[in-house]
Amino acid sequence: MKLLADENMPFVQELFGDWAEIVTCPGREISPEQLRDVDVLLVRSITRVDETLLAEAERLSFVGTATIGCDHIDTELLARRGIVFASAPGCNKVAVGDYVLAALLRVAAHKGWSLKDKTLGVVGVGNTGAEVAERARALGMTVLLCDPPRALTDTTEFVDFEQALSADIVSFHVPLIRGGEHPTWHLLDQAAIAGLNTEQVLINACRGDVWDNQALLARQQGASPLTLVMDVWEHEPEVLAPLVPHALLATPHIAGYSLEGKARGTFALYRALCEQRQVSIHLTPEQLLPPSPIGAVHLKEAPDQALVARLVRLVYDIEQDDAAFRLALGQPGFFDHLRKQYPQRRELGSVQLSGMTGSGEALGFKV
Ligand SMILES: NC(=O)C1=CN([C@@H]2O[C@H](COP(=O)(O)OP(=O)(O)OC[C@H]3O[C@@H](n4cnc5c(N)ncnc54)[C@H](O)[C@@H]3O)[C@@H](O)[C@H]2O)C=CC1
Ligand SMILES: O=C(O)C(=O)[C@H](O)COP(=O)(O)O
Repeated sequence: MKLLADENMPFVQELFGDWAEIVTCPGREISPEQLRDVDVLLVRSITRVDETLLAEAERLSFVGTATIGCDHIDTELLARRGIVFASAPGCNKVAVGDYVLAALLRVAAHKGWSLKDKTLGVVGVGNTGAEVAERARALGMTVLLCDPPRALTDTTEFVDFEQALSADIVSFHVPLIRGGEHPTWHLLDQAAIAGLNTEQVLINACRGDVWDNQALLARQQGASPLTLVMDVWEHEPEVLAPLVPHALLATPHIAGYSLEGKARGTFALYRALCEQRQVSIHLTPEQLLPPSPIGAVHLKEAPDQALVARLVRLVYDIEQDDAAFRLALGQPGFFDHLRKQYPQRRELGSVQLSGMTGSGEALGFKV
């Protein structure tokens, strides 16, 4: 069996090495010719799997993406051709929760805000949005949930998009959907942007195309700019460079880049392929991970917002990601380079906290 994987997918050798000939390749360079004799294709979000890529892939029987988002995959084509497809729902939701928590704390420090007096609108309340909502509640924030597709069948209390946009901070966690009843392409469009007031904060850790970046730039260049946290950008790996100085935090699509999240992503594909090939599973995602570099922390007092911020920074320093982004901006290939060279990042849950009452677990730590 020949397996072709994106070179940025960790643990492929450990999981598939015993039963496949493995070839790796940069995700943007996978070509139709390369797929001629490939049985299994494992990609990340940057490889568009469509009619053109699969034109010569006659042996292909399995395609997996080690990501939550699947907007880069023509799933109808795969179904038509009888190619088994697997993705990794929820694999890096905890990392996205860590990222947004770190961002909220940075925003609060910047604005001198006590987060417990603030509201957070969560747009898209699936795996990542729910994770973010839980962290925000643990900080004492009032959380408004917006998810029109879920609201159709679910008894949870939801608000509409307009109400979500009235929150002090609005965080977006929707899949990129271009048509249908609930499209998300440019969900934050010029009209929505115009309705916001200059005190408000927007966070995008889902897909760049969900925000109209040009309209946002126009707003930022005017008299009443917004506070922005941007992990994702329209037209990645290109970035609308003039927008970057207008963002409080700017990062290269790494919200989900914890080591644990990547391990779970590759493992989900391993599990799916094992099922397809009727091979038994002989590992767990945890067995792939090295020990946590921090281990344990004991608190002598109940943490206030400032102490929570210090604790989070100990494990994940979002400002380092932001600084690296600004330093590299404009260099050829900087976006992909930062992602390829991304330092090993562990989740807050890799740290055992003791002496902390109540909210430690909801913030993401192990207590
Ligand atoms: N920046 C990063 O590194 C990462 C980005 N992502 C992106 O985040 C997206 C969301 O991830 P999950 O929460 O795990 O997905 P999910 O599928 O668990 O949840 C998405 C939620 O959005 C809702 N939704 C759909 N259309 C909507 C609309 N028009 N308005 C409001 N809500 C709507 C759905 O009903 C669903 O509940 C992924 O599709 C992916 O594109 C995911 C992981 C990491
Ligand atoms: O899971 C998703 O969806 C994501 O956005 C990934 O975290 C992005 O990682 P890459 O697949 O682009 O490496």
